[in-house]
Amino acid sequence: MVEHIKIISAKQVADILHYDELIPIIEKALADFSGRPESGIIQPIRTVLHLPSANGFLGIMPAYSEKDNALSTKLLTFFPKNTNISTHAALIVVFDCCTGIPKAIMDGDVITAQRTAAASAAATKHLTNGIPRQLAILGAGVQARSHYHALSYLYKFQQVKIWNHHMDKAKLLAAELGPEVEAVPEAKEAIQDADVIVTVTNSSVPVLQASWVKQGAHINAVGSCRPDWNEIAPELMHQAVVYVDTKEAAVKESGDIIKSGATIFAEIGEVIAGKAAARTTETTIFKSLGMAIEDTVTANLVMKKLDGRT
Ligand SMILES: NC(=O)C1=CN([C@@H]2O[C@H](COP(=O)(O)OP(=O)(O)OC[C@H]3O[C@@H](n4cnc5c(N)ncnc54)[C@H](O)[C@@H]3O)[C@@H](O)[C@H]2O)C=CC1
Ligand SMILES: O=C(O)C1=NCCCC1
Repeated sequence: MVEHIKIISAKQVADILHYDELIPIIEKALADFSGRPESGIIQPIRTVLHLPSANGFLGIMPAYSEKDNALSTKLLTFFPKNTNISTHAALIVVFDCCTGIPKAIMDGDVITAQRTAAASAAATKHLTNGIPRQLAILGAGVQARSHYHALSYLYKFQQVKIWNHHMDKAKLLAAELGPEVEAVPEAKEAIQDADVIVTVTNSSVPVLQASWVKQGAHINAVGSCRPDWNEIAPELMHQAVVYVDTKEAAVKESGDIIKSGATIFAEIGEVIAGKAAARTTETTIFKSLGMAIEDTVTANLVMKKLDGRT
């Protein structure tokens, strides 16, 4: 059986995935997820095996989409103490829906970077107030880069400010991105004029304070996917209207939700499907935890493109 499995590299995935196709696919997956079980999505909460020695985890993330005929699981590690190598690593195993036979083993790093940014882009599209001109990114790693590209695909930002706890990393990333991108030494300086804010750090304590945020700004809170870690000040979690990708996982995994005791207003998929209000004039937070169905539909797109089916 193993000799029939395709091995798909990070380069192959990166060559295939583009935000013009990915953002709509993720948008639809978010809506379908919130419309389950009728929509044909099956996705249990992921299994997370904590490794105290690494202060990290191994996650197992299966999902099925009946409409897409897509079945896969992602295996993901997070080792925050890694220094010159990536802190996250992922593989996706794709199965045949009819037989259960494995069809492919695919790099999951590129998919994790891009589908997470595509989910934030979809949330921003629905929750931002008017056309955003100023973007702030807290963090300068893999997700900072993918979020810049996904959001810049949707909007032409006049200014993008990046803050990182190690300024040299923020400077390097700013130099790699566009001329409108600047590294700033203080997080507050990045945030003050921002219409859209992205938090993508490995911090276990808040990096974003309520008093810095402009009324009506939209925040994509992407880090702190552990129950005892929070990246957003609890006061801000209470002041803003909070949207999540999955309510079920948010109350189990998100320190931003659990530690603040903030109320979840809706899933972003409910907004996309027109079943919940987009309260765009208020300050909004999209608390992203990442969902297996995002990986499954993205891996399915990669398979279809490699087979010449799209
Ligand atoms: N919601 C979702 O779907 C996903 C969430 N994530 C989360 O997003 C965050 C960023 O992920 P990546 O960019 O892949 O990680 P990365 O390791 O590439 O980048 C993390 C950034 O945080 C900074 N950082 C590390 N420790 C810090 C601290 N104590 N205080 C402030 N900044 C600190 C690093 O210098 C780096 O710029 C992580 O928390 C990760 O677990 C990642 C993938 C998917
Ligand atoms: O891939 C995902 O989903 C992740 N979620 C939480 C943090 C690590 C990656």
